[in-house]
Amino acid sequence: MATVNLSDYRPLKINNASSFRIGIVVSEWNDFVTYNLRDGAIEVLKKEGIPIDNISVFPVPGAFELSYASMQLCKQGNFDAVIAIGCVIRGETSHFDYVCSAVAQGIKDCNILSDVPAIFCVLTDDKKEQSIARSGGALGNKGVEAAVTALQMIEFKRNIS
Ligand SMILES: Nc1c(NC[C@H](O)[C@H](O)[C@H](O)CO)[nH]c(=O)[nH]c1=O
Ligand SMILES: CC(=O)[C@@H](O)COP(=O)(O)O
Repeated sequence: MATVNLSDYRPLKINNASSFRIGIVVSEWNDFVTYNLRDGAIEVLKKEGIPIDNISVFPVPGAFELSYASMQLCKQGNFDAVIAIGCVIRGETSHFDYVCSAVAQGIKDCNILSDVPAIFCVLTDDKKEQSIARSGGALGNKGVEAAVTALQMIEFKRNIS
C-alpha cells in the first residue's frame, strides 16, 4: 500500500493567531506515541504564530482521563481551543472498546457542553505499529492535523461571533 502522509498541510496564515491560547491535554499511557503527537501539534502552532507562552500542556495518566481534564479546561475559559492527545492500543479484552468509546464521547461532550472547541487527537489502534505510523511515521502525525483543526475551529468561532 502506498504510504500517504496524512499530515501535509499548507500554512494557514490565520489573522491574529498570536492572540490564540491553546490548552493541550496529553495522556502518558503510550507516551512513546503521545509525546510525538504533542510535539507535532506544538510545532504547527508555533509555525502558525502562536507564542509558546500561549500553549499550555497538561499531562494525565491515560486516555480515559482526557475527558475530565479537557472538560475542566474548556469550562475554565482560559483557552480558545483544547487539544486532547492520547493513544489507545488494543489488548486482549474489551477494555479497549470501553476506553475508546468513553474518551470519544467525553471529548464530544466538551464541544457540546462548553463554548470551547475540543479537538479529538486520540489514536485508537489495533497494533503499536499503526500508532507509530500516525505519530510522525509513514502516515504522518495526527498531532499536526489536530493543531490545524484547532486553529480552524477558533477562526470559525471568531467568524460567526
Ligand atoms: N490501555 C490503555 C489505557 N488504559 C488506561 C485508561 O486510559 C485509564 O487511565 C484507566 O482505565 C484508569 O482510569 N489508556 C491509554 O491511554 N491507552 C491504552 O492503551
Ligand atoms: C486499551 C487497554 O486498556 C488495554 O491496554 C488493556 O489491555 P487488556 O485488554 O489486555 O487488559
